[in-house]
Amino acid sequence: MTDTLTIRQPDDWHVHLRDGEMLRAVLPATAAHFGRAIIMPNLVPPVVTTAQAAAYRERILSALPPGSPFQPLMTLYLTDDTDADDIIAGHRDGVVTAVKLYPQNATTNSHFGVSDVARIHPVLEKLEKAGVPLLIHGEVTDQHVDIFDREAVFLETVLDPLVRRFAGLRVTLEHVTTREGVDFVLAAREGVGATVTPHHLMFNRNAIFKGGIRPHYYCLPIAKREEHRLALRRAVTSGSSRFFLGTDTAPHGREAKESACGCAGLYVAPVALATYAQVFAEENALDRLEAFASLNGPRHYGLPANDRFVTLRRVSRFVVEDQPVEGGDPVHIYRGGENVDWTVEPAS
Ligand SMILES: NC(=O)N[C@@H](CC(=O)O)C(=O)O
Ligand SMILES: [Zn+2]
Ligand SMILES: [Zn+2]
Repeated sequence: MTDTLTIRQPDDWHVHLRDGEMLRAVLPATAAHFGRAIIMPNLVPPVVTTAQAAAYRERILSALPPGSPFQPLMTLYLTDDTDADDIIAGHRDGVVTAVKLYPQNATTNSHFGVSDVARIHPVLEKLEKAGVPLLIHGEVTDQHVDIFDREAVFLETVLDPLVRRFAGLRVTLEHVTTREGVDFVLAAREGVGATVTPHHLMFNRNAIFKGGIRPHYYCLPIAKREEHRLALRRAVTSGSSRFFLGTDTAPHGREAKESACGCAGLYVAPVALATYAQVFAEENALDRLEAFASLNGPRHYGLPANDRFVTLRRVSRFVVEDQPVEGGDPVHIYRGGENVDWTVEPAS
């Protein structure tokens, strides 16, 4: 059994860092493990212009632990009124890495999202020409569609026509959760990839209801049946370069989660790499972890892999507790109170 593994430093291609005190509380966990991260723009109000992305980037950089080489890669939130020229200028100037499509009301802080993808066709055409990647929360928002089917229906009704219509657009299906999503990505044209979270590899929908309602297992897209979790495990360990690491770490204070209408999102950053390592070890595929965590993402985005390395080490016991937030409610960390059996160390 392998007990240590040194790999090129991973990046996290899907992160919510929030702002203010929450940003200061959660950023160190991401910066400790990852070289770069794609920063989601669903702040309140959302990050919709290049100027806002530049200002948010500065707030992130100033909240970093001194000397940290972590690089935030910024995204803009698409709305019905998005100005494509501003995005393209921001991308050209290196401020904006990608844009994010939230179908309106699909998830946390998405009420300014796009009401109908047809409305942004002219914008997507320009992004395609300018080589700006499109990142997608892939769920339909029609309340008549069962919550467990919203990803699969999105693939058929929105994503498939979109990737065909804009055949040169680089597209990431974020946090894929279904067998249909995996099959879609594997069969899609060049330039279509997907992120997979640690938690969707770990539990199925039963976890949300085990002995009572468990808000710390509630995120969107919601966890699906076991067959889907197994399909995700096969996808990430298959050797396909289409799948890459994106934790979807999405912190909310305990009170906001443990509520009559609890927020969607899990704070996974402190245990993300440990959890991926556990999954790959369980699948006897540790030799494929580096490609998933550190090589496939940069390749999808046309960036070099990181120069530094990290070492993952199997330990007998590592328990995480809540993350305090200055002046605010603490954040429950995914797997808090459980034994976690991998740690991450910087390597030379
Ligand atoms: N994943 C989640 O359940 N929540 C995310 C939003 C998102 O990524 O959909 C959040 O911002 O809290
Ligand atoms: Zn999402
Ligand atoms: Zn997210």
